[in-house]
Amino acid sequence: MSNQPLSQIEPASTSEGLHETVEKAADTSRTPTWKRLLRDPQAVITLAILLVIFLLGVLTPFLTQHGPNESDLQMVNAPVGTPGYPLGADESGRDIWTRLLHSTNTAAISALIGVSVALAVGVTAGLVGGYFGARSRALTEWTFNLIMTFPGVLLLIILMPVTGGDYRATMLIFGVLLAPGIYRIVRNLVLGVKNELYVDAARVSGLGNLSILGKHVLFVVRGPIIIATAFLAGATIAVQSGLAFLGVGSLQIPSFGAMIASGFRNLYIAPTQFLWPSLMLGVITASLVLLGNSLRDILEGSKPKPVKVKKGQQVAATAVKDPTDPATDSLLNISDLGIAYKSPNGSLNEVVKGVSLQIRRGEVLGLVGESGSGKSQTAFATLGVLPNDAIITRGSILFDGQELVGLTDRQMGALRGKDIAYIPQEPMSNLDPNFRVGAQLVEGARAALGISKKEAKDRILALLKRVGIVDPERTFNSYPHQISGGMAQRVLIAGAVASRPKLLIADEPTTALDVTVQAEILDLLRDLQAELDLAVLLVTHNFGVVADVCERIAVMQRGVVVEAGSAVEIFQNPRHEYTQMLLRAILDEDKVRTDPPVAAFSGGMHT
Ligand SMILES: Nc1ncnc2c1ncn2[C@@H]1O[C@H](COP(=O)(O)OP(=O)(O)OP(=O)(O)O)[C@@H](O)[C@H]1O
Repeated sequence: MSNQPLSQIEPASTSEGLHETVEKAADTSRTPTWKRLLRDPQAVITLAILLVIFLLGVLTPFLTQHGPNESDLQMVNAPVGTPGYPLGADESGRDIWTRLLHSTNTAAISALIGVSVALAVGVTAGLVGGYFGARSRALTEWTFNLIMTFPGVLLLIILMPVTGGDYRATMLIFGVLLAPGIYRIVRNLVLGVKNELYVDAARVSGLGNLSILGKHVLFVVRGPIIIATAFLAGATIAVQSGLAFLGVGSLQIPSFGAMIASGFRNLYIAPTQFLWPSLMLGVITASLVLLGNSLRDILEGSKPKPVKVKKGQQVAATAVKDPTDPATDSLLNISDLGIAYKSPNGSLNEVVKGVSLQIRRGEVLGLVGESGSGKSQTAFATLGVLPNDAIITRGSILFDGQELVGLTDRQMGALRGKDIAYIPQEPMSNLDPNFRVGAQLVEGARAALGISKKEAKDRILALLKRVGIVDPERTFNSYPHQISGGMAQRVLIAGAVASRPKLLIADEPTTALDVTVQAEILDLLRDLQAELDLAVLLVTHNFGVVADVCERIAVMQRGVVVEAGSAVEIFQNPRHEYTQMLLRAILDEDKVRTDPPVAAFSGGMHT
């Protein structure tokens, strides 16, 4: 095979298309929050539910003919549908529909007071504690630690004589008790942002502390605050209802808690009395929590969202249909992949710029390049584990005929660990120190293959033996700290191949190991690859490792594949000056080590 001509592998970074696509992606990420909120079905549904419920509360005077505490003894426990009592009446003959609407207002006022106080106290203290010096931080820290030592609900009960049973005063105190949570969120975010260059620039440009806090810093913390607001509102309503359920506070105030308590007493006589307030409370709190989750996805980003690409850029879709295209029999076909991150000024910074790679079944591709060239990002995109703030700006990742870009986490989870396996750089940090090695592998094998515990254990023991562990039973029963780094990598390799994957992604699998173990692990990988006919994407910055195991090589520099081709040709006739420079570096190293470089790679290579 000849080296792919540079014209083909050079990404479209210079073409007009990329520029437009990135601009388009930037536009998407700059879409106003409310517009993104309206595009999220979960957010729209929960918002609509909350709006309808609280609107009913506001319209109470027009929707009921009774007062919340107006009782008619002839109507005690009246059933649902009684004229003038659509949901029936309670044990005191009060209209349940009227009390339900008034309880909605009580819940709304509780949430409003509790959340406002928590935000006012927590955000102010968080900004002060995070932005100003160590002394103000120590003071706020001490105060909030003190607040956190109070037993929340118990304190609210103890303070009843002070609040006089008024739920509004109780919620005000509860707001203060909630403030430490907000304080910590804001303080941590401010600590992270206050040393950013743009904050320094604002300071240098003469802006005062208050302006910087109001403009730059508050902007960064607004997302987490909005998210926390939804959860805090749910918590406040739940606590107010809980207190009312216990009979704490004025009995004159209609509340879900008081209604549930009354319904509970009549559970066997009139079960629906219990049902209505429980249902309403459940719907309100669940909607607030789900809304909070949607807000988190919208404001903090969830899965990387692919940005629609132009028709002409859908290279992969047309390429795989073309029977004359060499990519046709590829197991993995990455085409024109772009990955970007948003910079603080809102623009997109592409770290992978139109990468195209193909790996055939049973083939080993080495992805080489300097640190930061985008190797891991390309591998992570294939595994579907890019960070939440990553944006796939363009391109396609076809695995075994299936498009991976745009798959949900769940859909990706069905492939990961089964058809696509992964070996990490740091084996130790990928094993949980609290569980025995065997238990972790069995869990993974069962999840991937759906087999019994016994079958999984037998399979893992056999694999541990296969990967060269002398006493598999002993390793199986060991905790991670009881085995060496090399052994841990063998264990993870055994775990990775347990599901007979089609593709193995190995990200710098030997970097963290010492030199002699490195060679053994590479031998093992090479043997297993041949035995299982595995396709392997081997990410490394080390040409020596590539020489040892890879059939084909792609060289990356600054987010771009600068050269790709067969290992023999790239080693014998590197075309790109960056590849030549990398090769010169290992040849120089080999001079020092005195082992012949060409023998090292030509002897070990699979062809
Ligand atoms: N969460 C992130 N936010 C912003 N930029 C990121 C993020 N993660 C990675 N990057 C950037 O993406 C670029 C490519 O990173 P990547 O980890 O793919 O490099 P690499 O070639 O694998 O290097 P290494 O061998 O050091 O891991 C780097 O410039 C890095 O700073």
